[in-house]
Amino acid sequence: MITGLEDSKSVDMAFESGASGFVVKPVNYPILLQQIKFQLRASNNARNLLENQEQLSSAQRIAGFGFWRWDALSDRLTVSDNLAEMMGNPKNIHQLTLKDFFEQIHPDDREFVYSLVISTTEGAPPQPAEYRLIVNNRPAMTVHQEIGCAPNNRQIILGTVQDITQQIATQKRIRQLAYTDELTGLASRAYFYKHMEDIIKAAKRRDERFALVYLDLDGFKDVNDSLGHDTGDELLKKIAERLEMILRDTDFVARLSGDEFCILVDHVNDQYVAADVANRCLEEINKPLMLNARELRPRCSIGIAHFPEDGENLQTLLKAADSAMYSAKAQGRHRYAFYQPELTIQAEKRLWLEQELRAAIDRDQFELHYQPQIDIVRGRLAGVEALVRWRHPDLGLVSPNDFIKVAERIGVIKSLENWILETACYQLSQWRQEKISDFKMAVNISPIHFHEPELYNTVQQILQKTNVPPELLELEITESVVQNLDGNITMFEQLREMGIKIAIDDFGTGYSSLASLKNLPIDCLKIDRLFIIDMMEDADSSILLGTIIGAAQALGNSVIAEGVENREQLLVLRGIGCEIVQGFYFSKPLFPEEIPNMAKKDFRNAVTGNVTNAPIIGKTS
Ligand SMILES: Nc1nc2c(ncn2[C@@H]2O[C@H](COP(=O)(O)O[C@H]3[C@@H](O)[C@H](n4cnc5c(=O)[nH]c(N)nc54)O[C@@H]3COP(=O)(O)O)[C@@H](O)[C@H]2O)c(=O)[nH]1
Repeated sequence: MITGLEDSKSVDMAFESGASGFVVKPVNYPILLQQIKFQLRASNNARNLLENQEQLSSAQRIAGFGFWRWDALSDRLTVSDNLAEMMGNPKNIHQLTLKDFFEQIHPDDREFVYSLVISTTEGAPPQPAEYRLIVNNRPAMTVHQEIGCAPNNRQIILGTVQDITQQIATQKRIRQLAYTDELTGLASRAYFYKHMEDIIKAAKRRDERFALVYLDLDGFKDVNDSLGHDTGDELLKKIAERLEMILRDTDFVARLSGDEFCILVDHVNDQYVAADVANRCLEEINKPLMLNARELRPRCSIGIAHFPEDGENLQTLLKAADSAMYSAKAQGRHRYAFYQPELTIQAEKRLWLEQELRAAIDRDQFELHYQPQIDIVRGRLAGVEALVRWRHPDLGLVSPNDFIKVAERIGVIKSLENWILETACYQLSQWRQEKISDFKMAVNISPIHFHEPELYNTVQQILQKTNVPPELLELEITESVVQNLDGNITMFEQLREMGIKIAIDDFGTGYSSLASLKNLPIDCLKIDRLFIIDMMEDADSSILLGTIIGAAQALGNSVIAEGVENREQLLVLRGIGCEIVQGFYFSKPLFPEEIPNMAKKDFRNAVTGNVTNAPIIGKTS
């Protein structure tokens, strides 16, 4: 611009119109020339700078990249245009505080990102972070952030933020493709290996065991050859579905290749956990299946190895399970084998026993024996305890110690104990009809059964059916029931309301105190046999027992001493106030036909001296 005006107002106007300098008259042309060259260069630089900024801005937009600067002292946060755009261009973009920015971070991520920023102002080494930004209720955007301090000023924090949502999604997809078996949707071999490494590390750290169950279909090649590969694929998909149905949440199943599958069974305390999984696989897989209008009954062979005893790393463990699987095939297929053959024998024995026990009620193999409970004050039979026995054709008379726990585990305890309740009540009603005096019947109820709400109805129906007065039935439950009540005593209350008596069995073996029993609606404490043995060896025990008996009686409960085997025990018990005893001294558990004789006896002499009068009988167990 050339002008002859040189007053300050004109100079201002010239600058406002875009002038970037001025020369005064008379014009010094060499200097003017230099000034023009300088202006041209400055304007070129400015244009280049603008272009660079535009390029940088475009590059940032394309890369989903933005940056921010936070002045901790004034709490002013400035953001780049692109970050502003990523944040949905908030209205207050020119007066942002750190809090405004954090409001757009996913609530679950806020705390850790905040602590990273603050710790950087406090001199901690800057840490990168990945977190989610939520913008205008759209799906979260995942960003990667790098931060640092401004040179020589820890109170100014600079941060770059890059949108990595797409990258994360791609990684996830790649992982999914690599880690999922495309045909069956199960975990792939690659994922299985990775998972195994993790599980081995964790098991070593926690000193835990796990089992590797290696499963191979029998005759899969024949299916492929005769029905075609598509049908073979369908079969594999079906097997995968069945395996997934069988497993517990903590187990992990993968398809290793072709018709080979592997299951990791966690938290195994004994060999039976893996044997149960293997049995369920054999059963489920063998269910009929329609493929190509043909019915198949797939079969498989299974090898089982345990960490750490059969292998401490991935390779040795897989090798052990694989070799066990071949031994299952060699033994005739569609079965399982452990890497250690003796475990297979034990597991098969247990399975056999379980199957026999399941069938035992239908086969009418149980019988009840009755052990007398003697009132030593009045010298008469106070009651009998029904004790179950299993008369097995090959095993002989099996003790309840050997099958009650099994019955609980395989879920037949309720039907077994319902049978016991009914049989015992029928027996009592028969004795009552025969006018054998009124004594009570005690029946053991397992903790599992006691917690079932339908127990109440079952007992009520049985009493009605057998016409037994409720006060003559006593249910014996162990201390463990008391310890796992969690304050829920409804079953106790309902049964007591019906008129039934409740006894705490094996008292003294658990940790219930009299104080804890104080609030329980019970009628009787049965002192465990070990306490009675102890009592004779340790004077303090007998004092303690005397206190327990006194306190229990004061609370209105009767006390039965169990396992009384000799007269010395009997005398001490009588001395400390015990009124009812049960044990081999008076009688072993008897056949039902032996009880009427016991009901007729007078036991008063047993305590007062004439021991020969105390009938020590018992033909049974
Ligand atoms: N849930 C159920 N449990 C039951 C049932 N029937 C029995 N059982 C429980 O099995 C355990 C073993 O019972 P058993 O082999 O019948 O032994 C009982 C008695 O024979 C034995 N006993 C009795 N007197 C003496 C003795 O003087 N010495 C001695 N060494 N043993 C003796 O004690 C067993 C009775 O115990 P308890 O039930 O605690 O009163 C046993 O835990 C039974 O409870 C059932 O139907 N359901």
